[in-house]
Amino acid sequence: MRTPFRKMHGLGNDFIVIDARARAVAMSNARAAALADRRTGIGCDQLIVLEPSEIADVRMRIFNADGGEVEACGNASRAVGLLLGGEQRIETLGGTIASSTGADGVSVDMGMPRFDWDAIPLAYAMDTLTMPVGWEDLSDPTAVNVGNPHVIFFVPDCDAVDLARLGPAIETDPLFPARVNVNVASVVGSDHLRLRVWERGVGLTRACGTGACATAIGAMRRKLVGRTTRVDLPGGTLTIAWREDGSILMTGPAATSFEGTFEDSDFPA
Ligand SMILES: N[C@@H](CCC[C@H](N)C(=O)O)C(=O)O
Repeated sequence: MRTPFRKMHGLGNDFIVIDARARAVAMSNARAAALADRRTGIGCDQLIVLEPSEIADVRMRIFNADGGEVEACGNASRAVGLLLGGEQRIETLGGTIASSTGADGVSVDMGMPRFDWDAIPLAYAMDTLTMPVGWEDLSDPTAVNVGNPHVIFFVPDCDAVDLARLGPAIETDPLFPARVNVNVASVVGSDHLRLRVWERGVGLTRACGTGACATAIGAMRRKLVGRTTRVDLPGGTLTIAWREDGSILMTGPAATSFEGTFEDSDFPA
């Protein structure tokens, strides 16, 4: 048997999307990693499986390229919003979020950010607004959970940071028992940030939607920017607003690259 998939992306952060709402598709961590492998599989940053939901319009399962199943993916949320159209409530491990398509692309209500040390999670109690920790020149980060865990370093020039070397060390530091997504950001103006992300379970990506949300919220908590900001990533720009009700609204593009099928026996479940 062959399984249909769609290759999609949000600002170059790319996904294999499998629609398993009508026909169940078994997905193990090993199968996800094999499909995500860019040398021997189809290749992607995240593999997305859409399933029926009992509490929302659709259930979105998210697997990183290393095969690990995770709680949230901002760019894939917009891609799924585009795929399904209109207004959608999307169940994820990190909570139920809401997408709507419009003239500006796809907007997603990503829910409420969390700041408690054990909600990030961190291994022990500390202030998450300005954490008294550092790795070489990266120090005093802030941490935000937007469904998934993020640590954010504000630096004069995020392009000058050797994130390919420091990212994996910070991602796997025992301070972060669930590992962590590592963000380095620079303030351009009161409504403008630049951002690069080392993603947990993937590495450097062209863009990270939850990274943009977490970084914007961290910058807003530190009063570095106002309640709405643009966030420029290597793959393009997102707009992030922290709304009066406390929820995060992310707006930006998503697109389909191509559709295809894979032979099930090539990727055993
Ligand atoms: N690319 C995503 C984030 C995917 C999950 C992340 N790597 C994690 O492990 O939490 C995004 O656009 O948010």
